[in-house]
Amino acid sequence: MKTIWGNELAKEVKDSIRSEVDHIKANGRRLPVLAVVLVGDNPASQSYVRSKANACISVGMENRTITLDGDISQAELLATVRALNADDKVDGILVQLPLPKHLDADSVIMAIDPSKDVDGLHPLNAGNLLTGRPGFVPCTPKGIMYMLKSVGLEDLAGKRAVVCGRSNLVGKPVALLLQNQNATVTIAHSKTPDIESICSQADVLVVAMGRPKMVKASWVKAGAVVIDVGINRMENGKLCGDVDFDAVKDKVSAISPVPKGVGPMTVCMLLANTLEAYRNHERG
Ligand SMILES: Nc1nc2c(c(=O)[nH]1)N[C@@H](CN(C=O)c1ccc(C(=O)N[C@@H](CCC(=O)O)C(=O)O)cc1)CN2
Repeated sequence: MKTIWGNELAKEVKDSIRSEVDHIKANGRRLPVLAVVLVGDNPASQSYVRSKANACISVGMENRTITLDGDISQAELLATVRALNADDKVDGILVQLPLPKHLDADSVIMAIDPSKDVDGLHPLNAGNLLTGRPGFVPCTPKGIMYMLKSVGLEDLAGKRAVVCGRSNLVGKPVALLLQNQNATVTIAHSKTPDIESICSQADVLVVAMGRPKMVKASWVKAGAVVIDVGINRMENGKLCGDVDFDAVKDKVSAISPVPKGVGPMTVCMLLANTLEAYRNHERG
């Protein structure tokens, strides 16, 4: 069994981004800028936003973190996004999710200029992915495809892929990306009957259900490649995925761990998307 270490792959991606940013700097050009909007004081979101800021610094990009009170109005949040849209120096905009319950995330995402939507969540970018056009691909799915490539899985013709989860952030876009690589894809979710037997037929299994250690050995096909997107905090304070790593590790050919699996890939793909937005803006 091979462990797919996202932290090591992320370092590889960041090294290549850093050398491009170094080159930009050496030519005296303006640097790529990522703006991250954090609403409220959710500790997990605060920590993810901090890692995004640190990741920007580590590759030489500029970061602007805009922290807003948890009781901000929808109109104030939309005004913040519109000001970032209008700011020529900002290449990428990301609104950290989830938002407090009184806010409508959909209309906030819709307000982001699609050319700055480095999260790939605006309907224009989602539609581009659906129809096979260029655009921003959401960071976690993009990272998952990089992880699969790292274990030799690029053309997935003849492979059966099962995605557990149907969110706009992970499940739906990763299913499209797998299909674009010729996999035969099934999307399963919390209301799918017999989900265990569907998962057990997968050559590639991507799990994003938010259910700690849900996937046991009987859920996986021998030799499958398993990507665990879940990040769950256990009572002892440690993190675990949606897959029971110890129970399945001897049955699969490769598996991503939690932590140090998909999470770090999400952050480095955000940097990759920001650099892409910067290049597009510079091209005009
Ligand atoms: N606007 C967005 N919001 C959210 C996204 C997103 O892609 N865009 N994804 C998640 C959270 N997320 C990034 O925002 C994220 C989650 C996890 C990690 C990570 O590196 N996790 C570490 C463990 C960290 C810990 O100790 O708690 C790991 O898995 O090794 C990075 C980013 C929801 N919101």
